[in-house]
Parts: sequence; C-alpha cells; structure tokens
Amino acid sequence: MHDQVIDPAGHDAPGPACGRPDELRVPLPSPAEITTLGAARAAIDGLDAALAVLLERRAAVAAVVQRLKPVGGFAGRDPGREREIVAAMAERAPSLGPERLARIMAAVIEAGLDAAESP
Ligand SMILES: O=C(O)C(=O)C[C@]1(C(=O)O)C=C[C@@H](O)C=C1
Repeated sequence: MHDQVIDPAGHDAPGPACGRPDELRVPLPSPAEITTLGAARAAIDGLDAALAVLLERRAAVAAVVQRLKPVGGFAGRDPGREREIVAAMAERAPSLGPERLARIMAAVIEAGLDAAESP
C-alpha cells in the first residue's frame, strides 16, 4: 500500500491531501498488498475521506447546474444525462459495472438535488 498522505491542514484522521483548495491528491491503496484488518480499514478510511470531499464538491457543482437549467431540482431531472454519467463511469470502473453504478449514482444525484433544495 502507498504511504498515507498527511493532510497539510493538520487533521489526524487519514485523509486526502488538500495542498490547495482546488486540488485533491489521494494515494490509491493496492488491495493485493493489504494483509491485515487494520490496514484494510485504514485504507477504506482514506478512500472514504476522499469520497466525502468529492461528494461535497459534486453536490455544490450540481447545485449550480440547478440554477442554470430552465427547470432545476427534482422537477428537471434528466434520465438521459444520468445514463451518460453512468456509462462514462462504467468505463472507468468496469468491475462495478453499469447496474451497480446506476444505483450508486442515483443516490448521489438525489442527495445533491436534496442538498440544493435545503442547503
Ligand atoms: O446535468 C444536469 O442536468 C443536472 O441537473 C445535474 C445532475 C447531476 O447531479 O449530475 C442532476 C440531475 C439530473 O437528473 C442529471 C444530472
């Protein structure tokens, strides 16, 4: 596994390196090199920290989209665009595949729309 990157902001928890506010660098653990439960959980904690940062930023950008669209929010949901998003992600994450990614992204998109309505 890669060495844990230390967050220069000084947080103790394992997390992504946020060198600049507009940049995220994350060590990608190699599953084959993880041999203990503690190491596996530490790797998951690091990945989840990066996911949290990405999810929050994605929701903020999705909120901008809602303001720019003629009809925003849940009323302006666009299934074709959501299929495009899932198809593009399935190319990068083939082991998850489009069906699982569709479930994941439906939850992500709905949470973003919900947060945009009640920030
Ligand atoms: O691209 C849009 O039209 C959006 O509203 C953004 C977004 C998303 O979160 O990616 C949200 C809702 C739509 O159904 C599709 C995509």
